[in-house]
Amino acid sequence: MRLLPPVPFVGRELEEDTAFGEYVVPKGTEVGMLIAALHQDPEQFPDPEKFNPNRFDQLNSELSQQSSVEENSNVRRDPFAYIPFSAGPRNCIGQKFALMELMIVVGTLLLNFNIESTQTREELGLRPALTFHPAKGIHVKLTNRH
Ligand code: HEM
Repeated sequence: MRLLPPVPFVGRELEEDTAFGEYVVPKGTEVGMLIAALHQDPEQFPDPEKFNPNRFDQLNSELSQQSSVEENSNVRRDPFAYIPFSAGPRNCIGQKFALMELMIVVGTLLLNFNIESTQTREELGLRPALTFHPAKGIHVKLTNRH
C-alpha cells in the first residue's frame, strides 16, 4: 500500500488560486497528485525503498479501533504522508471495506501458508494505468503450514 499503491495518482481541479510553496497555481488548473511518489518521501519514510512494515507499528495495538488509515501512521509523520485511499471529501468510499477484506484475506493466508515470492520487484513489470498492475501476474509459492 505504501511502496506500490494500487491507485498511484489522483487528480483535482482547483476551485481557487492555490499556493504550493512559492508557486501560486490559478483556479481551474487540473492538478495531479502522485501518491506513489509521495509515499517514497525520504523525510517521511527514511530508506524509502525498503519494505519495512514495522514503520507502522506504533499504533498497531489500536488497529481494531482504527477509524481511518491516517491513525495507523507513525504519529510523528505528516498525516497526509501516507494516503493510499487519498484524502478529503472525495477519498475512497471503500476504504474500510478494503482494509477489512485485506486483513481477513491476508490473515487467513498467513495462518495457513508460508508464502514465498518467486519474483524480484523488478520482475513484476509494473504497468501503470489508473491502477498499478503487475504486467505478468504475481507468482508466489505456497507451502502448507499444517
Ligand atoms: C486497496 C483497495 C483500494 C484502494 C487502494 C483504493 C483507493 C482509492 C483512491 C486513491 C481513490 C481516489 C479518491 C480521490 O480521488 O481522492 C478511490 C476512489 C473510490 N473508491 Fe477506492 N480503493 C480501494 C478499494 C475500494 C473498494 C473495495 C471500493 C468499493 C467497495 C472502492 C470504491 C471507491 C469509490 C466509489 C471511489 C470514488 C469516490 C468518489 O469519487 O467520491 N474502493 N479509491
